[in-house]
Amino acid sequence: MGAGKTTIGRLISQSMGKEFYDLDKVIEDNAGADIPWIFEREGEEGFRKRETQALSNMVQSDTHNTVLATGGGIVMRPENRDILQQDGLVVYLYASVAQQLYRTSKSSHRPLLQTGDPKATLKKLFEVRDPLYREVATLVIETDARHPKAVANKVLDAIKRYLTSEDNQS
Ligand SMILES: Nc1ncnc2c1ncn2[C@@H]1O[C@H](COP(=O)(O)OP(=O)(O)O)[C@@H](O)[C@H]1O
Ligand SMILES: O=C(O)C1=C[C@@H](OP(=O)(O)O)[C@@H](O)[C@H](O)C1
Ligand SMILES: [Mg+2]
Repeated sequence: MGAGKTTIGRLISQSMGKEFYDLDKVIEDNAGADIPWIFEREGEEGFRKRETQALSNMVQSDTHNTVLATGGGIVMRPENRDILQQDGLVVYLYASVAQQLYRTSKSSHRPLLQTGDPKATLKKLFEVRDPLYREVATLVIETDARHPKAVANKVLDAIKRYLTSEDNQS
């Protein structure tokens, strides 16, 4: 949370001329309710079910021309990790816990950070999730101390380099 998935995803989709989807927004549109409401009524488990459903629906269609920003918890379910690895070029936007805390501190739409100690929560989630992000990622991009546009350019360059090296190998 706060790594910049929604922000950078939108920027790179514009540069690549691809369609942009944010999975959280897709989940909200499908539910006709926002994420805090879903967590309140259905708990995290209800949200995760909707998230997996939305992700599998998304990859049924042609994803070649799509940039998808997921929510940070997408890697928690093994079936989601399988889908991401099979169907996408996955970019892990790395942000330190300090940056995540700073970037999420101005908004209140992330239910997991609305109770207790957000710093401790982010730290705990990072410990569990960082290895899972690395397991599914094709590319890992560091985002600390970089403006969103600079991060987007770094992602675009890394994708180009990756695709060129793939071409050279085949
Ligand atoms: N590289 C960055 N540097 C500074 N602020 C950023 C950066 N990336 C995102 N932000 C800001 O951090 C906040 C959270 O970004 P967001 O894209 O919603 O993250 P995510 O979708 O990963 O939770 C937004 O206010 C956004 O403008
Ligand atoms: O990390 C998580 O478990 C979550 C991250 C959120 O998305 P962002 O990572 O875009 O904030 C959103 O899916 C939900 O609040 C749960
Ligand atoms: Mg987001």
